[in-house]
Amino acid sequence: MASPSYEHELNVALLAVQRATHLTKSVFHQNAKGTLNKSDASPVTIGDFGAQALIIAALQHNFPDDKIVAEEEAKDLRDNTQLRELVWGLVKDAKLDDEAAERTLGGSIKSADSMLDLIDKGDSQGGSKGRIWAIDPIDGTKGFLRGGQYAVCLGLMVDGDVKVGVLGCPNLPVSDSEPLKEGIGADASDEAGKFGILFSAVQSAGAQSRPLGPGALKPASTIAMKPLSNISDATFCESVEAGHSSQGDAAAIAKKLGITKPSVRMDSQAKYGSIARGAGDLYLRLPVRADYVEKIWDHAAGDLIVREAGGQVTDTEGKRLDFSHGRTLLQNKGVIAAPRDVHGEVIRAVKEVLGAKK
Ligand SMILES: Nc1ncnc2c1ncn2[C@@H]1O[C@H](COP(=O)(O)O)[C@@H](OP(=O)(O)O)[C@H]1O
Ligand SMILES: [Mg+2]
Ligand SMILES: [Mg+2]
Ligand SMILES: [Mg+2]
Repeated sequence: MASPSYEHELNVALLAVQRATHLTKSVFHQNAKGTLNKSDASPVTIGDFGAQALIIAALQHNFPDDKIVAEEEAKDLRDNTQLRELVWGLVKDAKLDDEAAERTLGGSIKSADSMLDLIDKGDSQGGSKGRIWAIDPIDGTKGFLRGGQYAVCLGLMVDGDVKVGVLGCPNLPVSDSEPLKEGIGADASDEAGKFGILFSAVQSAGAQSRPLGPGALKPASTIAMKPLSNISDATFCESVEAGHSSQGDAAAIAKKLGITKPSVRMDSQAKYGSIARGAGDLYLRLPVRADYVEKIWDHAAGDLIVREAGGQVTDTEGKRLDFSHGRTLLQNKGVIAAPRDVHGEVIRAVKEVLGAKK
């Protein structure tokens, strides 16, 4: 049997992410973002809840038997009527400016109660069998609140392998050739008619980008990592949040590789999209705490997009990210993404620097 093309899955994923970015952008431009602190002290906003509801509604309409692993849960909204009404106010009006696209997504959500139930459909425990979608409705929530980069992220895994990945990055420049900028304050969405960028990949079919838009999908172009003949010429990106990735270890690794350019700090999986389109070269995510386990929704889409653009993505020991162990990357520590032919060299430097600390 021919391997599936995932054409319908990709189309639904692209439209669902595009619709969700309209909701997040509307929250981004309002002062009251309905921010709550979760039990791990990380923030969540009405944008995160709303985007998750919209994406799950589209997945349920098209693929009712698929499982979903999503970051957020509806409990805080069930307990807080005012917050629920704020989110519902956004969700009920969120739609793409194109009838065919809205039909594909199944149209609007019917009521506030069904919105809560949809949010809670993202509670699958994941695993190594069957079709499982991973959703991060807003990745880089801290960046989103700061006016920096963020991404709406959706990936489809089949038997633990990522087959389709989509990243909506409303605050990245539309042009693939624009150089990397620090994440803070970058806001392409304020330019008239610009909505940011939508990255996507299907396994064995390459990676693409297209401008985010208000309705039907815009035409896409193929993206590829930038050829890098000398590793010392590399630009690397890392988290803005020092609590998410060790900036000291990254600087030591860069020094070992002879890299002299300063790092570009940006929030979210916009880092994966940026190196996949050749706007930067390396992405280093170095554990700050031994006990932190990465979440699958923080990496599924970006991992595939970088690999399909000619890169390699592993953990700090050189192991591929393994999405088959539930909601977290239980078998991995940190992330190192680089063009395929220099990845080994980067891993050697990572091992030397991290090994010397033990
Ligand atoms: N101690 C830690 N180490 C690594 N990642 C962490 C972390 N604490 C939180 N995160 C994750 O870092 C993500 C943001 O990544 P980045 O630093 O690249 O912007 C967060 O996603 P959310 O913003 O979706 O919660 C969160 O899941
Ligand atoms: Mg979060
Ligand atoms: Mg995240
Ligand atoms: Mg998130």
